[in-house]
Amino acid sequence: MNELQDVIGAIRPLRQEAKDAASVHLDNLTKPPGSLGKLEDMARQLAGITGEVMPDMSRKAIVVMAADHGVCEEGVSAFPQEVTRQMVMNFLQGGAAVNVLARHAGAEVVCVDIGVNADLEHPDLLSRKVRKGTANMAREAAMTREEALQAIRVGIEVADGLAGRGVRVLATGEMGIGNTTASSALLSVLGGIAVEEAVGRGTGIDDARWLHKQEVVRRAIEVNKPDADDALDVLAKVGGLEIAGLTGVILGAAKNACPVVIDGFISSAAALVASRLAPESQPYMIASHQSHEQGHGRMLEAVGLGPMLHMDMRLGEGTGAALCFTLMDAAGKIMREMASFESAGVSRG
Ligand SMILES: O=C(O)c1ccc[n+]([C@@H]2O[C@H](COP(=O)([O-])O)[C@@H](O)[C@H]2O)c1
Ligand SMILES: Cc1cc2nc[nH]c2cc1C
Repeated sequence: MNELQDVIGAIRPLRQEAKDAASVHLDNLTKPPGSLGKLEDMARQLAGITGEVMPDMSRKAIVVMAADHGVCEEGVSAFPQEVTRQMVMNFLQGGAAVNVLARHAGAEVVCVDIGVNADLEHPDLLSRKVRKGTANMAREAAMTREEALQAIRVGIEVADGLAGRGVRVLATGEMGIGNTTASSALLSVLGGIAVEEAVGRGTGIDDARWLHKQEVVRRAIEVNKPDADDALDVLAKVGGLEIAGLTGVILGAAKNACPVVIDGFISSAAALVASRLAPESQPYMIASHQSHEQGHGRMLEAVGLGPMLHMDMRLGEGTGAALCFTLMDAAGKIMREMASFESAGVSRG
């Protein structure tokens, strides 16, 4: 626990003077004050995070954490478990949606095997397997507290490594058949939200399977009795290895004063855990979009975040975060390229 406490202790509050300087700059640009809405909010937040009014955001990475879920044996997903492994190979070949959207946004994709239930090898894969998938949380704890901590540590190390080689913005992405079940359980317990509101349709299950998935989540909570006041306990008992890894990525980003763009429902479950372990990490987060998954709105509310985009996407992988990167670049260009009232000779109101 000491190591995690050290990381949490190293997270600094945002720099108010840089935020104020960004506000002054924005209000001098040729537009009614505040009229660029969330682009202005983002520019201010980025200044507060980095301490610079016009930070260099050119190097960006999406960390895609992949893991399997024992709860799949309960029949909670529309797809078979082997899709996790197959999609990891797709990421590594550059053919998945996140690869396309990351290329579009000028970002790199870093793929991490933190718990896939298969032996995977590829020169570009970060092999950091904590265990081969979680146990079935409907019967027993998904993992031990020590395994959850180990997975968080993996995420912190990945964030440290990227920041160390000059990456300035991080984003979360994931792949794991069954992981909307774990994320829903986390939301229900940590957010105090009824199971029927927290559980959605994931990859696209029908009504009967959706009702069954709710029962599975209820059983997982009943069997494990997670302590809602102990986020690590909840994460270990009803979470997932990729969710724990992403919790570490978020805490690591905050420690390195890097903004971290949060993708969809599962990434937001990691953000919820991170915000409970370290409330000081929350100001470093940017919610890219609100996924179509039921419960994502409540999840973002529980973290205290508002989404940049509503695109009806529900893919995960980091796809929404990749789109948000393009808005971040747009905010940077506004700060750098817009004329001021003075330089353009435009009258103020
Ligand atoms: O990001 C989201 O909001 C999202 C919503 C629904 C599904 N997913 C993706 O679909 C997979 C989990 O769905 P499921 O039905 O197997 O739990 C996992 O690989 C996620 O990346 C992602
Ligand atoms: C094909 C497929 C791709 C995905 N990417 C993220 N989750 C996914 C789930 C499926 C089923």
